[in-house]
Amino acid sequence: MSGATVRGLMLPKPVTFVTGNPKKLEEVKAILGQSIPFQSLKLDLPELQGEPEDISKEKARLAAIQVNGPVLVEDTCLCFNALKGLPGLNNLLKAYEDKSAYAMCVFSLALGPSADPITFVGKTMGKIGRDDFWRGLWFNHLVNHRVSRWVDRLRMACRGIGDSQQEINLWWFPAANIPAAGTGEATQGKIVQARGPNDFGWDPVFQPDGYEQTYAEMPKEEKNKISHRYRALALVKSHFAEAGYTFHPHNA
Ligand SMILES: O=P(O)(O)OP(=O)(O)OP(=O)(O)OC[C@H]1O[C@@H](n2cnc3c(O)ncnc32)[C@H](O)[C@@H]1O
Ligand SMILES: [Mg+2]
Repeated sequence: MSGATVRGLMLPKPVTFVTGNPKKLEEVKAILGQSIPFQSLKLDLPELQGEPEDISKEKARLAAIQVNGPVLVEDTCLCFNALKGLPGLNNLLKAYEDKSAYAMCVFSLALGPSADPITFVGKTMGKIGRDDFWRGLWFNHLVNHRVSRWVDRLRMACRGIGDSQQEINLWWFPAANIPAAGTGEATQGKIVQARGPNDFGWDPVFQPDGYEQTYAEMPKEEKNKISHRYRALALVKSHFAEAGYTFHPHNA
């Protein structure tokens, strides 16, 4: 099958949602409810490179071959507008000023090993954290008064900060933006603090537009009504509704 959807196509078995991430699975279960019959499976798939949609399609193809049936795969990223989607050390400084970001979720559905995967993208706009004002003031105060001992400690604490998951979860504070100890140099240094339980990726630092809370601070049901994952799955659901797939009775 390629491109065009065959209405009422009978799928040999329930859809296999391939993921190794239990938090994702939890959300997908909550969002899909009973709407699409699926089971989940963790598969070892290669980490692919390229554009998000191409990666997702390729992942679906590989998974469908292994499962020999219909599969759904998902990839998620937190994309910084200042980075124009690209990570990179130079861009980290810009990202420090422009904290707008979006959470993006790409699902691909492959109906079988030789089917062309169909892709569904959901985005939720927002920003990285909220400037923690008093900490910012405090930091500027320290710098302006050349309290070098403390600035040194801060530099130590921030050394090597990059875009790795753990560091973003703790502080958004590029080391390059911290002036040398004791220079009294003006700084726009502000610290963005993670807020809410730290049990799912970057949820504590992503604050969706229109909310004062980060994903992590909101009740799960709230996140699941506005999230990138919810939006992508809404498209998956409409696709299933339009296509009217049926499932083989013996394997359902
Ligand atoms: O097996 P798969 O489904 O690929 O699971 P994964 O954990 O590798 O997931 P991704 O590559 O899609 O996600 C990259 C990172 O983003 C994190 N992440 C994914 N969805 C998230 C969400 O809704 N909120 C916060 N962090 C999320 C996740 O914890 C990963 O560390
Ligand atoms: Mg992955």
